[in-house]
Amino acid sequence: MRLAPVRHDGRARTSASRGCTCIRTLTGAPVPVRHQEAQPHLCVAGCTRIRTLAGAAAPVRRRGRARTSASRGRTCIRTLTGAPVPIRHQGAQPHPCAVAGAPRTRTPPPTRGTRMATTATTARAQLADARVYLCTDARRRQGDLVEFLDAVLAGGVDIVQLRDKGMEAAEELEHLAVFADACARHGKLLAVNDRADVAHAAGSDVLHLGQGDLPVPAARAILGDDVLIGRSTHAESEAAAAAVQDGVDYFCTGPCWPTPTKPGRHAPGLDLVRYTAALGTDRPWFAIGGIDLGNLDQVLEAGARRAVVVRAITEADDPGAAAAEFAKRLREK
Ligand SMILES: Cc1ncc(COP(=O)(O)OP(=O)(O)O)c(N)n1
Ligand SMILES: Cc1ncsc1CCOP(=O)(O)O
Ligand SMILES: [Mg+2]
Repeated sequence: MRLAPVRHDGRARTSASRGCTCIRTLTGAPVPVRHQEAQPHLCVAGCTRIRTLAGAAAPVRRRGRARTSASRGRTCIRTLTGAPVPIRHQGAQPHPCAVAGAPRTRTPPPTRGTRMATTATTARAQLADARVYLCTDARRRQGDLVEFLDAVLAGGVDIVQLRDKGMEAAEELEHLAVFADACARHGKLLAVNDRADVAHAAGSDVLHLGQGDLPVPAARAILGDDVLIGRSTHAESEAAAAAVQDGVDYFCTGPCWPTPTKPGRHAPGLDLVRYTAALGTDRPWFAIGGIDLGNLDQVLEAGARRAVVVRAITEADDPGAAAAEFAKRLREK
C-alpha cells in the first residue's frame, strides 16, 4: 500500500472559522477533503474544530503523532452523538498546520470511547491471533446489546462486526458507539461492514468488504493504512486474489454451507476451504457460512483455523458459552 501524499492548505473562511482542503492521492486520484474549523488548527497539540457531517456541526479535537519518517498518522476525537470517536488520517508530509507554527507538544495516545485506540500494529497482531469473528445485528429484537456483547467478548470472540443490513448511517453509528465501548472493555477488535465512511466515522479497527462492495483502493483512500480491511471470497480465483491483493489484511472463504443469513449466496462448500488452506498464505483467513459447533470439526479438518460465525452464537441459548466453545476448539488446533 502506498502512503498518501497529503497537501493540507489552510485558509480563512470567516472570522470564526477556518477551512482547509487536503488533497489526498492514495490511488493516484486526488481526493479533496474539506474541514470546517472553529479555531485555528492545532494539528499536533490538539484543536477543536467544527466539522459539518451530514449537516450536523460537531466539535472535533485533533491530535497528531509521527509514525515514520515518511508518514504521519492523526487521530481526531469527535463528539458527534455524545460519544467521542477517532478519525484516522494519513499523510506523507508533515502536516502544514504544524509547520505553520502550532505548538508541538507531546500528545497522549488517541482514545476511542473509554479505551485506548488500538494502534494499527496492535490491531494487526490481534488479527493474526484472532480465531473467532462474530457478525451480529444490533439486537434490537432482544434489546440486550450490551449484555450480549459483554458475554461473547468475554467468552472468546476476537473480532465483532455490526452487520445489520439496511440500517441508516446515523443509527449505525449510534449502535457502533455501543460496540466500540464493549470492544474497549474487552480489548477486542471492532469491525464495520460494507461502508468505509461509517468505519471512518466510528473509528473502527476493521472494515469488511464483499466482492460487490467498495473496491479496496477506494476504501483505503478514505481510511488510510491504519484500518484493517477484509474481503469476502466465494471462488478459488477470489481467494487466490485476496491472499495477495495490496491493502487486504484478511479474507473469508465460503459459505461452507448454504445459510439463511446470506440468502441467495451459492455455497462453494469445504472444497474452497481446502483450496484456501493449500494456498499456504500467511495472510489471516476465515471460513464462513453455516458453521456451528456440530460441524466445526469438518471445517478444521478442511484446514481452516479461524471462523466467522453468525447464528451459532447470536441464536445460542448461552451466547457467551457458545463463543467460549468456538474459541477453545479453534485455539486447541
Ligand atoms: C467477516 C465477514 N465475512 C464475510 C462477510 C460477507 O460480506 P458480503 O459478501 O459483502 O455480504 P454482506 O455481509 O455485506 O451481506 C461479512 N459481512 N463479514
Ligand atoms: C455474511 C455471510 N457471508 C457469507 S456466509 C454469511 C453468513 C453466515 O452466517 P451463519 O453463520 O449464520 O451461517
Ligand atoms: Mg458487504
